[in-house]
Amino acid sequence: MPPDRSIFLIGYRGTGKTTIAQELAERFGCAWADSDDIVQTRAGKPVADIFADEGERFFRDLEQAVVAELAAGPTQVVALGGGAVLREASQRAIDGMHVVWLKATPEVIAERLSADAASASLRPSLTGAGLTEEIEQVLTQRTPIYQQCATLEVDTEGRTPQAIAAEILQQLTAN
Ligand SMILES: Nc1ncnc2c1ncn2[C@@H]1O[C@H](COP(=O)(O)OP(=O)(O)OP(=O)(O)O)[C@@H](O)[C@H]1O
Ligand SMILES: O=C(O)C1=C[C@@H](O)[C@@H](O)[C@H](O)C1
Ligand SMILES: [Mg+2]
Repeated sequence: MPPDRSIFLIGYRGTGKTTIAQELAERFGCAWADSDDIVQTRAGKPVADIFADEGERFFRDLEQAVVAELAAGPTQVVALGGGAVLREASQRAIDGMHVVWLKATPEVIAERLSADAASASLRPSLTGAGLTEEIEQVLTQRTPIYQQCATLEVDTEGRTPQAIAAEILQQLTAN
């Protein structure tokens, strides 16, 4: 059965939003979408090139428009970009949906991002600092925002995407 409302997955880069959105959609038998995919398709280039050519602010404007459309659209599972909830308009847009915050420590995030071939095109530096320092700084800044938006928090460390999706399904269909 599809979920009663759209499920938005939020959290830092590498916490598994894109991976788990697909697993979860399969379990619910519904569609899924990824805000980064839509932004990249519209821009006609990877996130890293958007950052390099037009700047982060331009990317965030595109991302905000995509989040608004996804929030107003049909019920599905949505993987958001790691910084999508920075914009207050996007926080308001997903208010009232299921908002699942995927969590991991900076160490695990750094390992996953370093091992992921997609990082070069999808994850340009946000601060200019080294990877570990950036993750620690930005995650600390964003944690209160993720926390405030979330209706469910899920630890992803040492667990497979399948196990994580199964837990989310169970939590969202418990009542
Ligand atoms: N539970 C997990 N255990 C181990 N590796 C994982 C897990 N979830 C995701 N990964 C791996 O981590 C990397 C990043 O995953 P994914 O792209 O799903 O993250 P994301 O949260 O969507 O990141 P972004 O915010 O940059 O879009 C991928 O290589 C993926 O295979
Ligand atoms: O955490 C972030 O700010 C980002 C995460 C990625 O999903 C992309 O949306 C982009 O690289 C920015
Ligand atoms: Mg993703």
